[in-house]
Amino acid sequence: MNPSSLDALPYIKQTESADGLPLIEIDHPMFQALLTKQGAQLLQFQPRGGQPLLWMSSNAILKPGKSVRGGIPVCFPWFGPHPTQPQLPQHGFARTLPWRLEMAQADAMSMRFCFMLQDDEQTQALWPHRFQARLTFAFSVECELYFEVENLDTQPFELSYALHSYFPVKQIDQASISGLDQLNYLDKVSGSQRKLQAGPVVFAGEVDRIYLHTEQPMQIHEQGRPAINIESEGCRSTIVWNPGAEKCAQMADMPDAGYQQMVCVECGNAADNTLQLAPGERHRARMVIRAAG
Ligand SMILES: O=P(O)(O)OC[C@H]1O[C@@H](O)[C@H](O)[C@@H](O)[C@@H]1O
Repeated sequence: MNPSSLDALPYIKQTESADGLPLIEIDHPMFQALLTKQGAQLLQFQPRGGQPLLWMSSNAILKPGKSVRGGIPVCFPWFGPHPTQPQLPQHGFARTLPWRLEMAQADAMSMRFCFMLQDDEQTQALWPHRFQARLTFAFSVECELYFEVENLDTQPFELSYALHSYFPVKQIDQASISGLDQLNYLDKVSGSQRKLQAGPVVFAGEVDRIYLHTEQPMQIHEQGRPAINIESEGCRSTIVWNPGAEKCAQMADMPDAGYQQMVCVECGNAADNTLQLAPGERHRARMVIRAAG
């Protein structure tokens, strides 16, 4: 797709952050959104007449080569620290590299954007595999993501990933997440101990967990009322993260009290759900975010 076709698309404005990150601002009759080709990252999404469905830090750094704190960064081709080489970047390289815009379409009800990342010398130096990854957004009053990875190599490879979505909450200690009851999780706050979830997930301090073998719908509740629905297919892990007061205060790209207004509920495949792709094999996943009620 050549850039002029993006120029011809209605509802969008191509801009740049003060630090030079290219941005796609979308103002559509059904929704408003902000995208960047870096990491194929959705930064903001708000259905027209509704509340924002994603959170972005007021201290986020919008600079080429830096990961942006908010929206939906894509952690790929590994989630968290690299399994054997801790010196490699946390959460892989996909979130800080520019993806190629392959397709953009608009009509009066919806818009679609497809971004592609393919191996090159830079990615092979970090991860010696040939691959193609695609992230397609379908926006209407809800936000739908399709993630696809194909092994273009002659050898199988392992990968883990997460669609690292940041959601807004009014007050974290009055928020909860349903849909994970009776599932096992790895508790990263206590040295990755394996635990069993009982009831909804609630927040009193730092929470950093990888829920395993998940695939059922989830809901973020605010003061007991449903606020945001999250559904996924093909994502067998759910990561729930809130840094809590102490860790948040150490993060340069989050205001000290920022942890009170956000929660990450990330759909992907990590830890026990790490994937193996044979040559020519494709993995496909889908995630949908919508306002509840
Ligand atoms: O600061 P980063 O690299 O964006 O990571 C943020 C958090 O991302 C979460 O997904 C991880 O489970 C946490 O351990 C991590 O701290």
